Order: sequence, then C-alpha cells, then structure tokens
Amino acid sequence: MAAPPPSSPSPPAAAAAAATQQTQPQPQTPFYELVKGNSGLEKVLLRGTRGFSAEVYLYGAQVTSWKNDHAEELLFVSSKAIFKPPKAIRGGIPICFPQFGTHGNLEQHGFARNRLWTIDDNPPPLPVNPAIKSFVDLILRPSDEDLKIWPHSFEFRLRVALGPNGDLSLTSRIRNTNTDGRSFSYTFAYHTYFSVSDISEVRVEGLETMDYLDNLKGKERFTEQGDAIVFESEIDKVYLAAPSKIAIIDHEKKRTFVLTKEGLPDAVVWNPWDKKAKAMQDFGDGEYKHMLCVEPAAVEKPITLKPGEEWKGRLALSAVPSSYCSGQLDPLKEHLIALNI
Ligand SMILES: O=P(O)(O)OC[C@H]1O[C@@H](O)[C@H](O)[C@@H](O)[C@@H]1O
Repeated sequence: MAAPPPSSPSPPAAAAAAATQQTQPQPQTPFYELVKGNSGLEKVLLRGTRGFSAEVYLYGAQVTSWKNDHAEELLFVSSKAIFKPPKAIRGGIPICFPQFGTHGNLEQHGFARNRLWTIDDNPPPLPVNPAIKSFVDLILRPSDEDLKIWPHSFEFRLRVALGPNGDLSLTSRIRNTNTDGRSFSYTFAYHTYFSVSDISEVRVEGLETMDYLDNLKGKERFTEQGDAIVFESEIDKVYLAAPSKIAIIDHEKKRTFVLTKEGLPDAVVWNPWDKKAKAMQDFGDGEYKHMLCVEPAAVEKPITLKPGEEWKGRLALSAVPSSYCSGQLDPLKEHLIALNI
C-alpha cells in the first residue's frame, strides 16, 4: 500500500494508476489526506469544492462525517460511539457484509464493519464522473481468522467519492476469488445514519405501499399502508424491492436527503426509540430523536457470486433544500419529467 504519510496530501498513485487512466478516463488529481482520528485510528479526509468534506475510517471503511458547504454535519455519529475494535463505530455509514442483521449465522451485520481495511492505490478501473476530484479506494480481503468463520476468499473494494455539488457516493465491488470452484452468497447494507433535527418532524417518501419484513415482529411480511412514513415509535423494517430513489424530508432543517441506490433492491429503516436507546452502551439516551437510519440493502434475496464474478452496489447521497416537492419520487411522474411532458 502506497498510502501517504499522515497529514500529507496524497498525489495520485504512481505509474500503475497512470496506466489505468489511459484505458479509462479517471479524475485528474484524486486528493485525500490520511490523519489520525479517535483512539489513534487512521481516517481519510476528503475535501471537495466550496468546503464540502467527508471522513472515512480505515476501521470498517466507515464514513463518519459528511459536511455541506456550511460545514453542517449531515450524518449522525453517537457522542458515545466507541472507536475501539472489535466494537463497530455507532454512526456514519457502517458496511454490513457478508451478512445483514441476523439473516445468517455470523455476528450481527457481518464482520466487514469491524475489520481494518487498507487503501487501494491501484484499483481496477471504475467508470466515474470526471468532475469528481476527491475520492479514496479501500480494500478488504479476508484474514486467516475470517476464513475460519466465513470460508470464502473475496476482494471487497469500496470507493468513497465526494462530488462537485457535495454529493457523497459509495461504490462497492465484491469479487469471488475462491480458487476451489465454490460460489458464495451474502447479504449487504449501507447502514446509513442520517442526522435529523427531530425524528417526529421527519418523513420518508418512496416506501409507501411497499412490502416489508418487520424485524420487531419476527421478520413477518406486511404491506405499508397510506402516505409517507412518519415516526412515533421504534421502527425496524426491511422494505422489499424498494424504488431506486428514497427521500428523507426534515421539515425543521428545511432539508431533504435524496438517496439513490443501484444493485441494492431493499431498504432498511431503523430507529431504536427510547427504550432500546437506553439499552445501548454506545448510544446516548435521547439521541434517537436526532437520527434515522435508512439503509440501502440486499437482504431478502442474498447475492450469489461464482468464482471470478463481481457484484457492484452503489449508494449516492445528496442533501438539498426542502423546496423539494412532495410526490416527486412517483416513478411515473419521474418518467414524464424525463420526457419533458
Ligand atoms: O447495534 P447494531 O448491531 O449496530 O444494529 C443496529 C440495528 O441495525 C439495523 O439495521 C437492524 O435492522 C436492527 O435490528 C439493529 O438493531
């Protein structure tokens, strides 16, 4: 790994990356800094134009900060988060892999979120928006210990990129590198914790009328009724075959988060509310009021990869002023807008 020394800007990786750039247009000057974060864990700082920024810990490849051009934090990280392995960091965007939740025999949400990832200075080419100047590529390969609990060889590459308008995107590429001919299956989620002003004033659009599995009712299947989703109590639902765009509308902040997902059919919505909040060691008692998890995911139908196959799953986040109009996510309406009708 040719990572830059702490606190120094990283020039693009050398010759090999240059060769990559010849075959496919890549941003000219990828730029990040590697610095020490909480408990001495290393984190990558991404700086965009107009003051946009993001931070990614190598521990878990976890995004822990995403700020807009007013230096306002858009993600929630608990004031009680523990930055010490093996505990996963409470907040930001943990990566759940190779298992989401308790959908399997591994530890809850899999092990990728509590492993140390490394910077990948020479990732295979990835089609990108040439306007993106600030990004980092991280990689996780299983250790011998990991192979004992999940006996599959893989390469998990994550690119975190900050767009020119402050949009944050996460692109995961997972490849089966088994040499014994075996396929593997996994479930996955970008466990995104959004910072909200007051959970009672927030609504989520795009999931109404969807079927969901209710984790609070033994994963039983129901159909969401009525209008946008609002919050009055604990929620832990896996919405199935959710649309590619979901909006979180925060009235008080006059802000709307728009999530765009690719390769990730489902979307988990979670807020622990007061009782569960109190039971969590790394979460403040009243913090449930100021966070909401909406997690693009692949849960209901595990993804299966044969040796040599690669899967891609992408999440793009933008935060826009809430002049955003309700109903905009109606797929038919979107289609008509696209056709200029
Ligand atoms: O405490 P953890 O392992 O980070 O999980 C938090 C929550 O994550 C959500 O994604 C799950 O649906 C919940 O069931 C779970 O409680």
